[in-house]
Amino acid sequence: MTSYRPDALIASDISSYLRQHQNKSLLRFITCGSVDDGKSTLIGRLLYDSKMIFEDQLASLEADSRRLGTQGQEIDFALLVDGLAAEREQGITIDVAYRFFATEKRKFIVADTPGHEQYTRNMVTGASTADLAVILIDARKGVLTQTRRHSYLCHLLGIRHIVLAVNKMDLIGYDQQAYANIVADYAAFAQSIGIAAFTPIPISGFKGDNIAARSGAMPWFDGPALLDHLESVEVEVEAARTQPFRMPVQWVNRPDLDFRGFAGLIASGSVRPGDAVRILPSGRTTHVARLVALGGDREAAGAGESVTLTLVDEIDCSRGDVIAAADAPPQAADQFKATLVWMDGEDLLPGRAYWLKLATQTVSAVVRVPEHVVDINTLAKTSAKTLSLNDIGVTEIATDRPLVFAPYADSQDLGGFILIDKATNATVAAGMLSFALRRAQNVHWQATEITREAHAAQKGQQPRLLWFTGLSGSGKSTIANLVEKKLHALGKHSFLLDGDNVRHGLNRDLGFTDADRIENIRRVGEVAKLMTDAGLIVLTAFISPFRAERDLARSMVPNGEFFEIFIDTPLEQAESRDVKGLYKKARAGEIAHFTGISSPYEPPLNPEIRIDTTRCTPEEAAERIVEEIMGIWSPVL
Ligand SMILES: Nc1ncnc2c1ncn2[C@@H]1O[C@H](COP(=O)(O)OS(=O)(=O)O)[C@@H](OP(=O)(O)O)[C@H]1O
Ligand SMILES: Nc1ncnc2c1ncn2[C@@H]1O[C@H](COP(=O)(O)OP(=O)(O)O)[C@@H](O)[C@H]1O
Repeated sequence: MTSYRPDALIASDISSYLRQHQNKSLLRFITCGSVDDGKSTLIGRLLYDSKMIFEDQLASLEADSRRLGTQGQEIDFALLVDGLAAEREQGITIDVAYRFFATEKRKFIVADTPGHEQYTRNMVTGASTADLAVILIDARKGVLTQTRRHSYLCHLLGIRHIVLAVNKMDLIGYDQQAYANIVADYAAFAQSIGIAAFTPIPISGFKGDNIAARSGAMPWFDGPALLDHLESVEVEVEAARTQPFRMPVQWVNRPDLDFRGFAGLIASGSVRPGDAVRILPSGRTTHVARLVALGGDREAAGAGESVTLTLVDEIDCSRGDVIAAADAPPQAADQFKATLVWMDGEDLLPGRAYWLKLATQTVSAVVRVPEHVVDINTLAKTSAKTLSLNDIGVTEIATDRPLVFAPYADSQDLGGFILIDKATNATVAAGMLSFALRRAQNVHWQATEITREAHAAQKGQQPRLLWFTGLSGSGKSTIANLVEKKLHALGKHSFLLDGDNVRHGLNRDLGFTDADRIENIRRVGEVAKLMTDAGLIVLTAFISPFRAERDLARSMVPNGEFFEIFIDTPLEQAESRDVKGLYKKARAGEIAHFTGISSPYEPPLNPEIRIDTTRCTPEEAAERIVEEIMGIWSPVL
């Protein structure tokens, strides 16, 4: 790097400075390594050498360095990066810190990610948007478990450019042989996990060797200095322009009746007015009419740019759809093989529905029991029933609607996704789609000639799903039975699903762990839905302790058909009834995961009907339910 002084140009000609700046390409990179490998020092050095530190920051850095005395009287560059007070106290970096700097050739955003084991999650966050990773190694220590773990994650997340920065060369006397040994060691490991190439550079972040310029201390090294490499490496956005055009639609811009524009960020390829495009998942084709960006109409735009397209034909296209090159469209599917990095303190619940966000699409998705979990220290695959914090697992995912996607290896934009807990809104996992399962494409909805309306009409009734929920012994079965008798007497066609006819048959394989209960209720929901399709009034009497699965069942039938009936009996009351003697056993520790005692019950927040069994008889409760679902209002019991 030459001695570039942005401040001089800013002072003399601000507009030409800004112009220059705007046309520069952007490289996003991350630094990873173990706790003391010198990441923060290296980033501080890069910022310092590129002169992007503001003077007041520099003054306080010098003062801090002297006060803390971490590096004698010299500037401690790590202090520039370790912004958080807690980090300074612990001497470790605990979250992802993003820094911006620029040289005359390029702009950079660097994510400094934590080194210790439990922070895989932060590292994944930093790595998911990076074009390049600088893997730091302490020359005195060589390739460590951490080095292997970070390299594996970087490769998994699709980072194509890896720099192996062998740091602290000054502390080993700039020893060429020691450096060569480390590079050879790393090369063997890199090959074993499929990293095709990497760029090794011997450096000293502290002394500045091979950072901004080639170091005189290592004349035997004939590669580039780190900054030269960062300035010249070709980034994915540039490469992405040569791929087929894809733009996930972020929103539909309709300021007046004459203009209907589809706005989004171009994920790959380029586009011009007149190009043939296909809208996915519908598959309809049309042509681009206009291309509008900040500043007016454009003749062309490419990957990384935000634009608004108008189409020649009035075609249905909304947020979440993808506009793609007509002759090379991406696929759409609803079942996938994927790799997940679990990032939440609560374990994965296989069978539970999570929100899955991919590009601008949000769908409901169910994750199956993982096929295996990868131990990233040994790369061994072990079997597992769930995923815990920082686990990396391979699993199948089913979505409730087709997703337009590309394998992550081909497109991070259309293959990378996150999972969100529907109740807490927390991001629980980051994932990468590998491929669509063939069976998703081969199973087609069979168009049935006798519709659900026809079934219901023949029975002369509206289908209903009466979903009873409550603790064991709350009175679900008793009341549901009475309701069904009354419906029968009224000439209605009904069916009662409860533990007796389901847990002994269809769900014989399930116990009472959270995962088993989720699967129990999911299956009951599916069966109940089919029965409502047949025109029946279906009653279900299961504890169904989790809101998420009750909501899932609700979402399976048309609006207005689902009645959540909360049999609200306090635990003390249910326990005192103890019809089957189960509470006594549970209290004695003879039954594990017993609802209300050692397993949670999440009461409904907004049930259609709430029955307080301490204030009415089963007969009265049943009477009220029948009146309410038949549309006759009666006073609250
Ligand atoms: N650990 C544990 N926890 C709760 N209940 C248990 C357990 N073990 C057996 N039982 C008996 O199983 C009945 C509950 O089954 P469900 O299918 O309704 O449960 S769930 O909805 O899957 O949670 C429940 O029946 P009800 O009393 O009719 O609710 C119990 O009799
Ligand atoms: N008001 C009431 N509503 C429902 N059940 C009641 C009521 N009062 C007493 N009970 C008794 O409580 C028990 C509830 O058992 P059950 O219906 O099997 O519950 P669940 O199906 O929820 O486990 C029955 O023995 C029933 O007679």
